[in-house]
Amino acid sequence: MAAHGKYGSAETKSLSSHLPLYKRHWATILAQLSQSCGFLPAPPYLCATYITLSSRNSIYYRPTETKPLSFLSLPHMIWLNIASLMGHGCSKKIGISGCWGGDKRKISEKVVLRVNSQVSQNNNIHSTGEEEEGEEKKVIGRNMESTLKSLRDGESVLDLSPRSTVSGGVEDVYGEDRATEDQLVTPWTFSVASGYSLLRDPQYNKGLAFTEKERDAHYLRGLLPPTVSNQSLQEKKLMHNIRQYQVPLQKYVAMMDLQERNERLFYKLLIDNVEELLPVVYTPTVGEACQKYGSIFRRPQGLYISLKEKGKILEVLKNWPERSIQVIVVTDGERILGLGDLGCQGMGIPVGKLALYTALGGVRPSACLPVTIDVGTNNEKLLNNEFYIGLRQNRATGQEYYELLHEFMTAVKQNYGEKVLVQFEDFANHNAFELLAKYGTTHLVFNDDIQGTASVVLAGVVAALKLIGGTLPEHTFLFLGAGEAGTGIAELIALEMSKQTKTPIEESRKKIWLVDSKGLIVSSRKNSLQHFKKPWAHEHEPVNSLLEAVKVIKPTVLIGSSGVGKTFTKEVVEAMTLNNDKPLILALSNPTSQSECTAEEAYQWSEGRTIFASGSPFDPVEYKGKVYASGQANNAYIFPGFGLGLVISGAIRVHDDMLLAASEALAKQVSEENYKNGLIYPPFSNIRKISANIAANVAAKAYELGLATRLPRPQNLVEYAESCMYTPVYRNYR
Ligand SMILES: NC(=O)C1=CN([C@@H]2O[C@H](COP(=O)(O)OP(=O)(O)OC[C@H]3O[C@@H](n4cnc5c(N)ncnc54)[C@H](OP(=O)(O)O)[C@@H]3O)[C@@H](O)[C@H]2O)C=CC1
Ligand SMILES: CC(=O)C(=O)O
Repeated sequence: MAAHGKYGSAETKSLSSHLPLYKRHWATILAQLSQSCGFLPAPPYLCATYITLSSRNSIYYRPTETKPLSFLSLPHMIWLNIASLMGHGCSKKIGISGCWGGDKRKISEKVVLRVNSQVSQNNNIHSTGEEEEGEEKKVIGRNMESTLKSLRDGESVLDLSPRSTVSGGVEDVYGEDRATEDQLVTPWTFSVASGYSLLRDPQYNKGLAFTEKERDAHYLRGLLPPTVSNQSLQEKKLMHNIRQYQVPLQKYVAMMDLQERNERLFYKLLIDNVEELLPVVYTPTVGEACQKYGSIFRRPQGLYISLKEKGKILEVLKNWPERSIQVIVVTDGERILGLGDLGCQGMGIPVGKLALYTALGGVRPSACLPVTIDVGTNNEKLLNNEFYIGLRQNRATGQEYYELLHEFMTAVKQNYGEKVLVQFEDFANHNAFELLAKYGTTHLVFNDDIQGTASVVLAGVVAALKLIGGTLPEHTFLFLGAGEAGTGIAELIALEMSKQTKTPIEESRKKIWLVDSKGLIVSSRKNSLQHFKKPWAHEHEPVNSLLEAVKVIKPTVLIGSSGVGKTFTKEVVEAMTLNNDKPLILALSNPTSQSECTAEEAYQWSEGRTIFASGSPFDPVEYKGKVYASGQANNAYIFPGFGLGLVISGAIRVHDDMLLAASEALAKQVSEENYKNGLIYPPFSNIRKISANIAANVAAKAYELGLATRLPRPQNLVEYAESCMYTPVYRNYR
């Protein structure tokens, strides 16, 4: 690049010493550009980009083709150019064009920046009234101009005749007055000289917590009432407000509004009040939110990729404002919790899961991308609902479906590289297993419903052994539900058993039985079974009901993964209690309405003898004067730490042993005190520590398997994981 030879570190240093003069301009502009234009990479890659001026006052961004300009950072370059613009009276509006790689994405018609109007109106840097500063600016302006000449192809801004600022008229009420009713409107217009947009930027907004200094530095005077608050006080107020809502969906909407308004405060609330707010942003409330997504829809969250975007998915990914993505959670909305096909409205799930990635696992929010693939829905109710937000057609299947998914997976790798984690979420099982198998060898993919659930349940079962006795291979398992969750868990338990007993996995599988909607899975059904059920088709007489299966199989552990509520009846729980001193019963189905039984039912029907955990939380239950607090057997314990482990080790593939490593780390976090209370999972209030431990164990496994690319391996992986975690405390602004 031409710039290499021209910009020495000495000059950069001398320029940076002047930064305070212009910091308001470049800092604001930089922040806005990097968030809004989408083609600027986030730090630390900023140094790989430079900007220059065209003869039409456009700023061009060009990524360096081969290596970064290590000695010249983008803030300097932006500052140089802005300084130059201001110093030489360019027009108050600057169109921006951008190109990224070979992909020319001209948006000069769309993005308009208004540079500090006071300075540009004067068209003369000396007339700011600050003689000393003005003098410095002049010098800088000249330095800049000489260096810019080598960067641009055409005319200098110095050669342009200064345009006076036009005020009033159609231009100033652009997109608002009647005269412009039929004109196209540019939704992105930033007033750089005002902090108004900063207040509306969730990533940087602090609301009343902006300090006096920040209010001055960022043009916020008058835009906020005089009081200066702090994050703790804001948190107190918001928690108070949220607690006023009686209806969970109102709390959900309030939290989503907060996320859209002030991201750090949202995460502060979620982290500090995790046990109270998890049921709001996650199961069970997120289920209702998805069902009503069209009606409560305010601002779009995440990226929607529908059949309409076929052939353009790479472009769609480029519309997302962040470039440095580490985790994508993607759904096609076909199996949302136990609620079935919610089509495009399933978006609540990737959004919710990624909020947990940040709050529970410490992956920074800007590195998270929620995606919904909309291939239609077979949910007639939604198709006939006027507020439905998705494609109004039945689901595309077969080749059409797989081609869209393939284009997505290819574009993801092309755009974000090898190490971006794609978490499949709430796909129906007829696609989920196939997608995992297909992309497991070419991408860093993880299916939370199959693998995350398996890992969390194995951890719970291993921890429960302290309470129910015996070793893992000594137990007999019965599942109600033989889909993603059921067969995923069964397979990981069998894997762990066979590692412990050093016997083939086929042997271990014999201790595990599954019931689906047609009854016990037995060998006589083998020919008609889906492929993922076949390994579980053991020799046995057909058994039609769960109750009968409990009676004949005599399981010590009963696991519900059917998505159908109320299926662990009184008779079923009593039969479990008859066979076992302490039965382990896990009702995994979500949301609460689909839970196989409630905590109260489990304790009452087992006369307080069951060790119970459920997918969605239940309040503690009092039975015969004793309080029973049940745990939450939910993959939320696993995926945030698991993903963090992959990210910090730079893993390129997921391996089953990493799931076992995550399980082991989680089980180890259950304390004696937890056991005393009958708990088989640690409380969520410790989740960040738990996630750091899971991440460390997963990363260690990735290094051991040769799947980690981040070298050298950190000595202390727990400390390293903790040091990498996002914190929501406000930062001080220059
Ligand atoms: N707690 C947690 O962390 C997690 C919980 N889940 C929950 O588990 C549930 C199932 O999810 P998933 O496995 O992905 O779903 P799938 O659709 O893949 O599997 C559901 C299974 O349940 C069976 N089933 C349905 N109705 C009945 C019935 N009346 N009696 C017996 N079996 C029945 C189905 O049978 P058939 O094959 O014959 O149709 C199928 O085998 C959901 O509610 C989900 O929310 C899922 C993941 C994680
Ligand atoms: C928790 C979860 O992933 C589910 O219910 O689908």
